[in-house]
Amino acid sequence: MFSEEDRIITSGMKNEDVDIESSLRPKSLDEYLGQEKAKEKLKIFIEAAKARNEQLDHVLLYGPPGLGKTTLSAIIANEMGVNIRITSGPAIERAGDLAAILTNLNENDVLFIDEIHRINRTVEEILYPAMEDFCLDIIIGKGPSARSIRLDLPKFTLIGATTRAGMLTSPLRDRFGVICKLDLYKIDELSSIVKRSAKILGSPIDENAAIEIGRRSRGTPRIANRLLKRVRDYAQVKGDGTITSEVAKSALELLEIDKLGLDYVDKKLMLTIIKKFNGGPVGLDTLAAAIGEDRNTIEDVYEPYLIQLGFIDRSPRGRIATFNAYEHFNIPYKK
Ligand SMILES: Nc1ncnc2c1ncn2[C@@H]1O[C@H](COP(=O)(O)OP(=O)(O)OP(=O)(O)O)[C@@H](O)[C@H]1O
Ligand SMILES: [Mg+2]
Repeated sequence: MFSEEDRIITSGMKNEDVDIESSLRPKSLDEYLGQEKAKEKLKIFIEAAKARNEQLDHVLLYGPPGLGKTTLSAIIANEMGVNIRITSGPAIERAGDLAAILTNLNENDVLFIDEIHRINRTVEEILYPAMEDFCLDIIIGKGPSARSIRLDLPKFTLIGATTRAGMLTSPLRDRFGVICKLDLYKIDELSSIVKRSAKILGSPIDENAAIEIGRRSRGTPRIANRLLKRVRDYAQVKGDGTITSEVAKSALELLEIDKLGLDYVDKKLMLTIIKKFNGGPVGLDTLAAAIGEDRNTIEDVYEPYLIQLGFIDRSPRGRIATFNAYEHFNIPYKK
C-alpha cells in the first residue's frame, strides 16, 4: 500500500532532500546542535591533534539513521582543516578499490566510510594495517615467486558510520580510538534545529510551532527538516508564509502525523504487540513476521524511538508493550 518513499517520516534520504540538505547542513561544531557528549569529546581530541600537528585518531560514529553522522564527519574534517573523501561500505567492492582510495589521500585527510558494517571481508582485512600502521601489504606475482611488499600510506583519519556498533567485527571496532554514540535528539534540541533551518529557508516561525514540529520528529533532525519543509509549503499556500503554531498543527494533521510523530508502521507494530500478542513478550523475529517488516529495520529504525517514548520494553523473552503505549492508543491496560 505505502512504500518507504511515501513515508514522510522516513529517516532515509529522499531525492528532494539533496539540494536543500546541503544548505541546512551545519558546517562547524558550534552550529551542530545537541549531541553534547559527542561534541565535547570530539572538541578535545580535535584540539589536541591540531596542536600536535597530527591526524585525528580514527572515529566510529554510531546511532539510528538521520541523526547527523555524515554531517558530523564533514564538520570534523572542516574543524581539522583537512579534506574529506566520502565512500560507503557497499561501494568498496574489491580490495583494489580501497587501495586506490587510500593511496590518493593527503596527509591528515579524513576518509569517511558510511555503513561501514557492510564492508566485505577482504576489503576489511586491508583496513587493519592501513588503520594501525598506515601501510598496505600488496602481494605481487603468483606461486613460489610471489612476494609481498609494504606500501606506506599518508597518515589519515578513518571515520566510520554505522547504525549499530554491534554489527562490526571486533578487530575492526578495536581499531577506532574514538567511539561516539549519537542519541535521539530531545524536543528542545529539535526545535532549535527547526528554528535554525527556518531562518536559512527565510520562513518566519513561532516558538510554539518549532516545538510542535520538534515533538513530531521522532528525535531525528532529518525528519525535523522534512516536516518543516512541508509545513512551510502549507503556510505559504494557506496563509502569509508565517509558520504559526495553528498553521503547524493543521499542516501536521493533514500529513497524518500524530502528536508524537508516530506513523502507520509504528502504530501497526504497537497494536500488533498489544492485540495479537496480548502485550508481549514477543520475540523480534515473530514480531517482524507478523507486521511484514525486516527485523533489522525494526531494531534500527522503529524501535529506538518507541523505546525512548517508553512504549516498548526489551526483555530477555521479547518485546513488551508498556502502560504508556496502552494509554496512548486508548486501550485499557490489563496486566
Ligand atoms: N546536530 C544537528 N544540528 C543541525 N542540523 C542537523 C544536525 N544533525 C543533522 N542535521 C540535519 O539533518 C540532516 C541529516 O543529517 P545526516 O545526513 O548527517 O544524517 P546521518 O546520521 O548521516 O544519516 P544516515 O545515517 O541516514 O546517513 C542534515 O541535512 C542536517 O541538516
Ligand atoms: Mg548519512
